[in-house]
Amino acid sequence: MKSPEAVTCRGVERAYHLDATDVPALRGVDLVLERGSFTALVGPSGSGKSTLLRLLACVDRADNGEVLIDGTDVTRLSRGRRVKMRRKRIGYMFQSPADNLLEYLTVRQHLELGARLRGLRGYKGEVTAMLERLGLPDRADHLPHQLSGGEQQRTAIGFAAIGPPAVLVADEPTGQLDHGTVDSVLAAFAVLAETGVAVVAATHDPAVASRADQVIQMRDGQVVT
Ligand SMILES: Nc1ncnc2c1ncn2[C@@H]1O[C@H](COP(=O)(O)OP(=O)(O)OP(=O)(O)O)[C@@H](O)[C@H]1O
Repeated sequence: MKSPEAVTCRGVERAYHLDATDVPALRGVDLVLERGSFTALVGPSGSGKSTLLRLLACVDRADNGEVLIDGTDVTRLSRGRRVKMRRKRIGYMFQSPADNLLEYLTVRQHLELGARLRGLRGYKGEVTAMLERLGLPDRADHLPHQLSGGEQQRTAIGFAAIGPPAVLVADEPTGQLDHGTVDSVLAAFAVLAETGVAVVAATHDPAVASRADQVIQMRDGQVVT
């Protein structure tokens, strides 16, 4: 049986090396993301949120400490195995809808591509179920430019979360949306979390934090709550 933790960080440190100086971005971060939970990562600009998300997404590696995803310490994996972990077990979405979607693929084609990249076979049922979950069946055959910003981000959530991955990592996912559409994106995160995915979103938006099961506050590269 799977443990309740999708992600565990212990003593995670990461510094950026600029010329002769080190900029410490993470200074001993401990946290747990449980399966089926939605976590908001908050804190002032420069507190280390994006750096932490990049480690969770396996696009960067910690200098020290452990980052366990599905029980595997990804800091000890070779580059090739980290890439595999990223493809199979991690979903990632950016702030800007334009960075998450391909302009020539419909909503359904995005979900099918996501399923193929994850190595799913016979994914038709899964794609239909994801369209339903995200409230997008009527938009299935539309291209990104025919969608609202909220619909575009929900498509991005579907692309990142079909499979499903262990963790869905989102950096300021509502940063470019107007208030009216933020709610539909937050509802989509909640629905996905119910399917067992650990969702984590860095945010400056109080509306996002208010809908989260867990709020992790960062300051100066450390977790303060
Ligand atoms: N590529 C880089 N090279 C050097 N320093 C960096 C780099 N990326 C981030 N930093 C520094 O690391 C620290 C943490 O930055 P990070 O981007 O993780 O913060 P953040 O909380 O995500 O900020 P924001 O809310 O503005 O996105 C900051 O001091 C930042 O200046």
